[in-house]
Amino acid sequence: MTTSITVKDLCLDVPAFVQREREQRGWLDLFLGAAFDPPSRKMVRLLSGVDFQLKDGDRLAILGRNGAGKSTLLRVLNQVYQPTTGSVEVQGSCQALLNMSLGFSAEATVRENIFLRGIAMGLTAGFLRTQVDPILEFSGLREKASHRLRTLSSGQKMRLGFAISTSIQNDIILMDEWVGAGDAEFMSKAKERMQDRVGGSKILVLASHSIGLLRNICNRGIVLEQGRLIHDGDITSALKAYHELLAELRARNIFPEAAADASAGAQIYGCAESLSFSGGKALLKGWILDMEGVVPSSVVIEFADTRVAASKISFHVRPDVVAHFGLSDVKCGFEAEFDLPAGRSASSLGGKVSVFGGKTDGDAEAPLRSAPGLLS
Ligand SMILES: Nc1ncnc2c1ncn2[C@@H]1O[C@H](COP(=O)(O)OP(=O)(O)OP(=O)(O)O)[C@@H](O)[C@H]1O
Repeated sequence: MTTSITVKDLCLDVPAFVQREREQRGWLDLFLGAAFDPPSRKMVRLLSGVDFQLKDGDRLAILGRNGAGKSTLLRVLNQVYQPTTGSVEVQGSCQALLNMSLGFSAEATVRENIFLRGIAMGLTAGFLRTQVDPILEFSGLREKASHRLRTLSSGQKMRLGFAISTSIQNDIILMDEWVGAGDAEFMSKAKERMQDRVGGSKILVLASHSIGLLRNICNRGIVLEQGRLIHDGDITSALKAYHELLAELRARNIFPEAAADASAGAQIYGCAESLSFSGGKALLKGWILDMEGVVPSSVVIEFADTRVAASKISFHVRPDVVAHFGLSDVKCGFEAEFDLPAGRSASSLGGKVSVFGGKTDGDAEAPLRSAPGLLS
């Protein structure tokens, strides 16, 4: 059977309840407002005229700034919302990794929740009986099998949700940000399983703000802006269209919301490509970018017990990186010089070396990838 997703002229309206703004001077105002001025209901359009088609082998990135409609589109693809007009046709088994705790009951036991969630995913009780042991094993919750879900920590619940959601291979995977859950040990297991599941799927739809991740995984991309599809093409052209949109918004002084709330390092990525030491200095070369295609200005090296910010840094154009991420000619390549602490040599600083980027030295917390063997 062929696997495909066909979205035709999709519009989605939902009811929104809006409370009139009133100045509240005291408890009486608050009471009267709540009693006699209920919120009014109006319809808002979340998606408008969205058209695209996916076939076997497509790995689609959904790009867009905060509130553009990415999660809403995923929910429509997952048939949580019915289109108001237009149509969505999904052929093939579909797994949505959108909400890890969907279908859980806090009062049921861990074992019972495997059945509840599994049934909500459309699996049969007979099949689920064969899955209980592997799920308990994978999530590391074997001793908790008869405990109520509400007694589990949030990390344990995430692990359980992840283990159930990824227990079977589906033709289509819908994902809102890359799924990973739990502590470092579980993360590495989770990463491996996600790679397996994505590799085994025929169609992947992934919404994320992580440009590096989308670039690595996806071969197609669409860009949403205010619920409209403004670009559909291969991943390079989609990243280019997205960066152009952000640049245009910046030029019009409309700052993408993501920039305002991004935690310092979360949206910065790059690579440390070469590191050398000479005469009390370290010289580091690489490239760095943030998700909006802007170049952050700070790079920091962390040795075993010492953090050193670059004392000198120069930027240049990197045609390879620019082409890879569909950017215009930004100067994202860097050469940075670091003064090692007085009396310390490279070998005395020793151990594991990490490189971080950020907008300032103080907030340089985003780990940069390192070329193989460079920083160990
Ligand atoms: N049930 C709803 N009722 C009213 N408005 C909604 C509803 N769900 C989403 N919205 C609005 O629709 C818009 C798109 O939301 P959505 O969650 O799809 O954005 P997004 O692109 O996934 O954003 P982010 O990158 O921040 O996750 C937002 O303005 C949001 O407030």
